[in-house]
Amino acid sequence: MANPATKQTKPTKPKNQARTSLKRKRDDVDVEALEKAVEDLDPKEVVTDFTDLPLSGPTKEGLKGAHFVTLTDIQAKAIPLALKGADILGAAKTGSGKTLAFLIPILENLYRDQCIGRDAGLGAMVIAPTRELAIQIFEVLKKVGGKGGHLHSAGLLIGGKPFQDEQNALAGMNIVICTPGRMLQHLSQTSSFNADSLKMLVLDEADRILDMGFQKDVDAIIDYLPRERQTLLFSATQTKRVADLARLSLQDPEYISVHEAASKATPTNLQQNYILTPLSEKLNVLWSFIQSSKKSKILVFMSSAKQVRFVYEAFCKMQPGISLLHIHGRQKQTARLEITTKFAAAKMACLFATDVAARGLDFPAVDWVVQVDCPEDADTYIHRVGRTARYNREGRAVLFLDPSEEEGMLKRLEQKKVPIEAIKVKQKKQQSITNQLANLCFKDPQLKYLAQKAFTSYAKSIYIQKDKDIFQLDKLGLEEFATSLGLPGAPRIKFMKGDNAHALKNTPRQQFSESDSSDGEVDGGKAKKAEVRTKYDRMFERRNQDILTDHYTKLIREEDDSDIPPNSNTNKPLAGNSNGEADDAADESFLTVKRRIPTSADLPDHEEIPDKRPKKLVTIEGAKAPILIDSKRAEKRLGSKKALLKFKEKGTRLVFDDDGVAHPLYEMEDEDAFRAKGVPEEQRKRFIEEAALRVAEQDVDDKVVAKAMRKEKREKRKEREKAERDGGKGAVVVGGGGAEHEDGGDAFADFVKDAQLSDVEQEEQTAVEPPKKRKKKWFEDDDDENGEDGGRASKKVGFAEPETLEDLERLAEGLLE
Ligand SMILES: Nc1ncnc2c1ncn2[C@@H]1O[C@H](COP(=O)(O)OP(=O)(O)OP(=O)(O)O)[C@@H](O)[C@H]1O
Repeated sequence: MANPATKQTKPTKPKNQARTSLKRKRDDVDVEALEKAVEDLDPKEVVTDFTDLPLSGPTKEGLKGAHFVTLTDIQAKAIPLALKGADILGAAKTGSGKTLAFLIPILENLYRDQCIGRDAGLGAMVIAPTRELAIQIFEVLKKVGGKGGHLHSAGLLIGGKPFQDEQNALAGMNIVICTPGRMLQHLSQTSSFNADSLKMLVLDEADRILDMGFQKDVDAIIDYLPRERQTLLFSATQTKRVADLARLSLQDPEYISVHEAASKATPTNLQQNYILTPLSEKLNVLWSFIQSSKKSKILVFMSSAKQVRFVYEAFCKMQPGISLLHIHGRQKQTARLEITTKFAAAKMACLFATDVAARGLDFPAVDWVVQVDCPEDADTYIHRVGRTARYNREGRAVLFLDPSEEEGMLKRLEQKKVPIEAIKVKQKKQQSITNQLANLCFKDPQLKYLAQKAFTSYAKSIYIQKDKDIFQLDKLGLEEFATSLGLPGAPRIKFMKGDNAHALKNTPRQQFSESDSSDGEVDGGKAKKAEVRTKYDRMFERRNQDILTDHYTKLIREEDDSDIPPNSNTNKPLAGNSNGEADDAADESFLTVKRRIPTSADLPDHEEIPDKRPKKLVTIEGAKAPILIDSKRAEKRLGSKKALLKFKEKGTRLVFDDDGVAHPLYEMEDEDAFRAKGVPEEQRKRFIEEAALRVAEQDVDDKVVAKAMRKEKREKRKEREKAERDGGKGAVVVGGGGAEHEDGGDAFADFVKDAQLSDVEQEEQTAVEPPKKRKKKWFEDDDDENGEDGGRASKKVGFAEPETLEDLERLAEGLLE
């Protein structure tokens, strides 16, 4: 589908006034002739080609340009009646051309009425349940009507664009294609817009639009429309309920069901099978299927947006070798449009979708429709599989059924004339991805969070199903299902008690799915306000945590459709979005997660879990206090002496006297003995003098040693220099620019030699100047005749030789400290 964004609200205006009036004159003649031809038309007569119908020149041109030549069954039966102004209930299989069956009569009837231009007002309104379908219909209208040269102005009202832009363009529109919510919003808020002159109302996917989900919107829209009008209803699963027809004030509608007598309700070229697989095996089977169908175009249906998001994210990480896409009602409109356009153009791709893509969408050449989650009813099944095998093409559909769903679902399908056969997956093609998913969820808290959400939303979707012959929550292996999603356990779900929950329990899923977020524009604002955000939601929104990256924030927020216009004023019974996607608001109000499996992000807020591990106290010799042992590992640690040291107190150093008696390192002298030695002050002075003397004596010794070492070093150097001067074969001459090798030789050999010589030199160096001795250099340098240590002279600062008694005192105190 092409992107209509640029044109959606722009009425097609005649460019040249003169040309228009000339055309009008020509059309006047044409119109009269057409009126007569339509009057004479016998709807029972079989027409095969479009050229056989009394159609205007522009329509004929448009059909020719789009290469539509022969009519399909539904077109052959519905178009003549609709041209004559009859109300129609049209039912025909998916992909059988219902769109043209109502678009051609719209163009023709408005043409004959000359409903052209601003003054003519709104002539026809087409309501579709999803934005994507409305866009698609608009594209066909442009292809046939616009290219053919019709002058009606047409617009698309689906939301996702500024409300005011639409308001400005609305006044001049003759045909609108819309979703219910947005249309109601304009009818109630755009003063310049009214539908008083409406001649034709069309509901595509009529049963869907008339079901509980859209009930309030549609009833409110009908209140704005004139009772005198032509109404056309189309669907592959048409409603015949009297109540529905009465709501629309249909006058003796013609019921056209071209395939009613057919043995199948689904296209003849569609091969349908089901695979019996426990819920916990579904993802394995899906992965295996995708692996063996990489060269195909596959559409995969699941029950909720959260399922779609999880499977898409997880499978993307696992790189299946086919391009993956995903679509659901909580994405932004631009993203949805981009995805449908991409999938339509792709030859090989796999699109994970909710029922937002189940109805009406005409993706070319889809090879497979896979239903991972059982559809809510046989009608939904029919629409889902109808995305393949369209207009005489072939297609295949596979439904995954849990053993608990098999009997009930097969019964329902049989009642609706859907032929389906069981098949089994080849054992050798089966792959298990459970461990891989567990690994991914373990490493990636975001994915784990999505898995938890997928789990809860799936459980909820089953719980609220009306058809309990098919959907029985207690028969599903939920623990195993959680494991299959990569979760270490099933998140506990609390089903809320109370009136609301009771009411919801028996509510059909449509009720959740009604306010198409595509149309959610009407009530979306309210739904958003009412949305309860849990502490986990807030936690995941925090931006200052490493794991909660922008990617994740994008992931959870981009899904929310933010195209919600201000001043929404229509009530919706429950927050939700199109086609079976209960949204977060419904999620939170209906179900709460009692226990979430903690991720690393959960830890700060997580409740304290009572520690039930056995504990005992062990007393260790030398330890300050008994030690608590609360694990086997801790107990084992006690066997290691090294580990035990940390529990023990530090030992005390002792010194032994000549008699072998131990004393502490610093022992207080007996006071009497101390006093007997003399006055303390004198003792101190005496001690300092003695210490200074010891240091001075030691210093003299050190100087003698140092002098001898320097002498030795000098002599060695002289010897070496002499040897170098004498020269010898193989000796190395070290020059400023590098080594010159007299004997030649290769670089590696030279390197080895150099290294050897360096070693010798180093040895000499070490022998002459042992590092230990260097400390003593403080006092040697004065005698350093050759100034060899000149570079270190600065280090002497602050270490002057003691000359006075005070110097000695200071030095002694320093030593004593
Ligand atoms: N007369 C025709 N000749 C050739 N192709 C046609 C004709 N009418 C419709 N088609 C093609 O058939 C395909 C299905 O048409 P359409 O989408 O109108 O089916 P539908 O009955 O509305 O399906 P669904 O029930 O799924 O909405 C489209 O690709 C359309 O272009």
